[in-house]
Amino acid sequence: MHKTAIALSGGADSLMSLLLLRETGAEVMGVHARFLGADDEALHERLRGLCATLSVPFHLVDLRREFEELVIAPFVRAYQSGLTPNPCATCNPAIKFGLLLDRARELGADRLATGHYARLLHTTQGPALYRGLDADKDQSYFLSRVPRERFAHVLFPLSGWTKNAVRLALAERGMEPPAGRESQEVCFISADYRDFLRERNVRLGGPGPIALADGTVLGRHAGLWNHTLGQRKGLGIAYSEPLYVTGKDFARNRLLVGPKAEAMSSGCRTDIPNLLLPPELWPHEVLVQTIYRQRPEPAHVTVDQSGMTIAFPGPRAIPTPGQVAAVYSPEGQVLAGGVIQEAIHAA
Ligand SMILES: Nc1ncnc2c1ncn2[C@@H]1O[C@H](COP(=O)(O)OP(=O)(O)OP(=O)(O)O)[C@@H](O)[C@H]1O
Repeated sequence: MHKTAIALSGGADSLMSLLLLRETGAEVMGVHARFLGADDEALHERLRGLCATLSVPFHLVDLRREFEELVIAPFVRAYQSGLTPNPCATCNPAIKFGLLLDRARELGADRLATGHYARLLHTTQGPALYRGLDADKDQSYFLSRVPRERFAHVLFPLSGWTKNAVRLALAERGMEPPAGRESQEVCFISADYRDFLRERNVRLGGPGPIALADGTVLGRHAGLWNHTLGQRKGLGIAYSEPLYVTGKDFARNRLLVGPKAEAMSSGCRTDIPNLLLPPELWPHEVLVQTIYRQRPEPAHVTVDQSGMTIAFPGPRAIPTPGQVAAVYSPEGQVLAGGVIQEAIHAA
């Protein structure tokens, strides 16, 4: 029989996953990873108590050093080099389905379950990752960088659930999440990434000019890292038409802005993608999503030795370097995930 470790965050989704696994009679153990420096003894005690009540063994796994090294440090470095990073897409391959899965296996489990909203099919050709049933909560985008072979040891008990159904099912069982609150968008950022960077005294570029493509200076920015390609709000400039961030000129510390037509892109280039299905097996038509909570759109994707080239059939809002480009089949299967290196401006 399988021995399943359930990754418990303290939130509702992993709690529900634990209950579902218990209800199927599976042999289960709870694992909670410490990611952050700040100790949360009270949460650990609540998780321990919850597992004891359910007669499930509980293990606390200390991954603070690794999380700092593999998630937080690259996140900070990415901002320093002008990218807008996606830490969850880094954490999933390196930590949750990397080191945490390894630790769970060392503790005797043969697979790791998490409360992610995504679906895994175990086919004769290996595991296939699909979008979760709840379109609003689907987290497959963040999982697109996890190496395919890792999914052979993974289970998503909530694959057929909606968030609402989870809330109702927990209420019916009289259960409250041990952490007592909904989890934050990025677990180590309580409010704004800018505050996080400031609190850590990260050295970032200082103020500089905001300019149009022809060099006309329209105002000042407070540091290029505060801005994202394609951004419209928060520029603080009055102009005859809405202005968008069209580029960052690092050599001159200039934020380049322009009208909407200049903020359109015909595609992007990524780093070497994580392939969840070999490209020769991809369907003819694929869809690409370049940021979380975006409707994926058809695109032409080619994979070569150094990355993916994604060509949109028509101009689209500029993709953000540092974010993930996830390639999907029309049926919602995740085919690949690459980190966007540069946007290709529409001609
Ligand atoms: N500190 C942690 N230790 C162990 N597993 C974790 C931890 N944080 C998150 N996870 C796992 O990753 C899953 C997805 O985490 P995410 O932070 O995206 O929160 P979520 O989707 O709101 O889930 P939850 O409601 O369980 O917190 C969780 O359901 C849980 O299985």
